[in-house]
Amino acid sequence: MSDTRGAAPAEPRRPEPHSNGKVLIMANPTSGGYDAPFLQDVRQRLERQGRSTEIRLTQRAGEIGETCADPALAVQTLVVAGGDGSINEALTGFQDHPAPPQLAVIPTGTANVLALELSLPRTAAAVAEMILAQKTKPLHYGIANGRPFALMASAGFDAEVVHGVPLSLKRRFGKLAYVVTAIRIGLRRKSAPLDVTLDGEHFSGKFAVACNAHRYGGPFVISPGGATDPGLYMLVLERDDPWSSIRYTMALLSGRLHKAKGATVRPFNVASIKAGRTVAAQVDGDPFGATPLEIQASDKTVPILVP
Ligand SMILES: Nc1ncnc2c1ncn2[C@@H]1O[C@H](COP(=O)(O)OP(=O)(O)OP(=O)(O)O)[C@@H](O)[C@H]1O
Repeated sequence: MSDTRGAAPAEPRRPEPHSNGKVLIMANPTSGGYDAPFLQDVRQRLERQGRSTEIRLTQRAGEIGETCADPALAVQTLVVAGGDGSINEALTGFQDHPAPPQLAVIPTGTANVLALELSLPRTAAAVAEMILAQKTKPLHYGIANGRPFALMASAGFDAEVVHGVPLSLKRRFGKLAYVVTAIRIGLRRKSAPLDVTLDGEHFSGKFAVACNAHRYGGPFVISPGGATDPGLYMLVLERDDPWSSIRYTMALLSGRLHKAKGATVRPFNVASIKAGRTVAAQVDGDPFGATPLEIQASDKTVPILVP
């Protein structure tokens, strides 16, 4: 796959972020792989190198976003210890921060797709080393109905599964909970045709996903553009009947979904996903209302620490 997208939009001028060396680790203790001793290990390693480090556990959803939006947040590095939903919260908050700090991620979620995308480290020593080394890349992101997404925004079957998966099942069985819910919903659902508009050109299908990252649902590549590349791609699947869904799932698992019959992948600047009736939507693996979706790339980026 070749990357045919245009150059990044110009960054608006913003105040300089803090260079005070402070590290704030915002941890979601309800995320799938939360590990308190691991975080303490990272904190001790950073403090031994003179980096003042605080670990703050969230009490509820929304707290990471509120902290990241607070103009009084005066840290050099904001570390999200959580999954893709928690990272999404940080991006959402950073949109309103005049000088957002660097973002770092300790992947303790269920799927951790952004961590796979960026090959983020998994040991405490390597995480601390990454934070100390200060190597960043610009994390580009998309905006769907005003909400940022680092991975994808979609409408159709996958969003119905994201809306339908019980939290208790997800906590107990992790990714398997999505498979069980997909089978349960897939057997009784009635799909709706989607009208997908990409820079004025119309496509019809049953499932559409706007991709900011290469990967989807795990290590499976569906788009030519990565999260640290500018621009977005849309994947549209023509059908979503049970047989086609099995065929597309097999293609996804073998990394050939973009080449499957009835699959279209296109770069775009501005897109909309509409339907004759409301169709469930999701961003970065969390429920996000329903269609219509208006989607475009953000003109901002967030510096994200990479190994
Ligand atoms: N203390 C908390 N209690 C309940 N929900 C929380 C709390 N802190 C964060 N959340 C919310 O939980 C949602 C899911 O969390 P997160 O993404 O960290 O983990 P996950 O669901 O295990 O992983 P993934 O998103 O990779 O599937 C996030 O959207 C976040 O808003």
